[in-house]
Amino acid sequence: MTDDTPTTPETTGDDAAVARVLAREGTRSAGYTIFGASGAGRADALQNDSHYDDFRDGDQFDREDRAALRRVQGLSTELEDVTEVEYRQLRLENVVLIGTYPSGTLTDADNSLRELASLAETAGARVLDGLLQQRPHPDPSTYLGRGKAEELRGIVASLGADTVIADTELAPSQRRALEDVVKVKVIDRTAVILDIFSQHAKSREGKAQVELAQLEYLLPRLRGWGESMSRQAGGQVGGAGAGMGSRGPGETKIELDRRRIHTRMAKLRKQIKGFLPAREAKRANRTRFSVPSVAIAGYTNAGKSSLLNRVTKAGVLVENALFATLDATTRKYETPDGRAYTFTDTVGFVRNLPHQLVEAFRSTLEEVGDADVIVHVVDGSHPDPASQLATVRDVIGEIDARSIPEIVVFNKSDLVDDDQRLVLRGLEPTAVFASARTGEGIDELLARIAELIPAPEVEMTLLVPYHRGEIISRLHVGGRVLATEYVEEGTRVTALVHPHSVESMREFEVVTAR
Ligand SMILES: Nc1nc2c(ncn2[C@@H]2O[C@H](COP(=O)(O)OP(=O)(O)OP(=O)(O)O)[C@@H](O)[C@H]2O)c(=O)[nH]1
Ligand SMILES: [Mg+2]
Repeated sequence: MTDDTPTTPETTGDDAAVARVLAREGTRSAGYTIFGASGAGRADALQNDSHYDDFRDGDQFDREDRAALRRVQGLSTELEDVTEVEYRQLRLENVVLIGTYPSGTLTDADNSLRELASLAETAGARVLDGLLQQRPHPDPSTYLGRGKAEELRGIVASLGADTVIADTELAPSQRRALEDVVKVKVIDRTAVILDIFSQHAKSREGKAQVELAQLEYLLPRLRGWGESMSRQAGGQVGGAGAGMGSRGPGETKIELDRRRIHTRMAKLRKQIKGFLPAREAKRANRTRFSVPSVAIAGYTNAGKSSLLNRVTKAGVLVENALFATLDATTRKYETPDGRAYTFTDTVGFVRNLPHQLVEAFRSTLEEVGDADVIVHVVDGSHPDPASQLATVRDVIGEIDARSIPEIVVFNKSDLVDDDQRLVLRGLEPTAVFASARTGEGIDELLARIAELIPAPEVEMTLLVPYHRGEIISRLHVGGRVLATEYVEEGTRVTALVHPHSVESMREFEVVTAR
């Protein structure tokens, strides 16, 4: 369903190109354009994926599913209009990005806008241009200053863009005011991230969480949404709201929608609570079996899934897109000396994560918070790895996981030159340089993991009745079996057991030596 035909601005004809260049003239002094007029430079924050095909083994077909439209389920048709129009329209649109920055922070704003471009592309939009305005604070009423907003309108018109995305979370009133000036739809970074999450969520829990986050975001914006909606829905405005003293077109509908949204949100919250016991049981199970766990955490697009695939052939979807992974995938693996552990791929982090989505991250965060070792993957080829490190560490700190041993991996080292290596070394002297693509550093990473995961070290001799075969399996998986003997009462085993599962094995312990 996706229109993949690469249409660059040049194809829109010479007139448009001229108009565009002229329109741009004015912005030079005022603003700062990131993406080249040719379209060639746009959002090349994402690199080409083509050599990576050998790591795909079927999950890539998800992608087509994702590109298809996704409905918010269980809502009335009316309401589907509201949410769908807004979120669906985001895709396949021609967008112009805007941002503001206080003086001295241009590089940061530049990186952030590039990231927004990647986000927009991931959501399915085509980025035509990006503009930054320097000002101490965003304008409280129109985000960009009034004059710049007017200029933006000219740029948008000359490019034929239909959407503007602001690199921030706009107040509902700001969004409306700016929309009134530029005359095309205005959305913000939060809406884009929510859109990506709603396209990518796969598990039932993930879907419910993302839908809840969307509705939370939507609720205070409903009035404005209604307005742009009626424009898009093609002329519900007018007729109904004509009478004097009437509440205006769409207003009643909005009230109705508001109530429906509340009801739906309550239902979703209940549903999400319902997932908790299953998740906890899974966790308890893992602790009981004492299999040490390693969580791969890191900024989005750092190459977490690629690393998991490289190590375990897990076949997790790898995509040159942000938030390709939204559900944790766990695979078993073994240290070189044969100790089993689990390897879990998690959702990537991003700066300015919409607060509505923090809940949606919770299960992934638990995964990280419970781990015995955190493999913190950083894209070594990224222009600002330090801030990626900091963003992820903040989150790790928030979930009290700072005491968990962490191995920092600078991935994509195939793209990192010697100078950059020195810089990275300076940031993190003990980091492992690795490449999921070439395999560099993978053995070193695995050796580090083996050093850090807790070893089974308590020697116990147990007598396990024959009908309790699962205990023997547990010893094989989580511990190290040294000797086995079959006697009349059951299996007599001598094994090394993890310190934290000694208690659960007590009942089988052979206390007195025979
Ligand atoms: N050159 C190079 N590219 C890599 C390497 N590892 C991953 N990539 C590319 O980086 C992109 C992101 O990889 P993923 O494994 O999907 O990243 P992720 O961290 O799981 O991303 P999300 O799940 O979206 O948060 C893909 O285009 C990969 O092909 C590497 O070692 N070298
Ligand atoms: Mg991933």
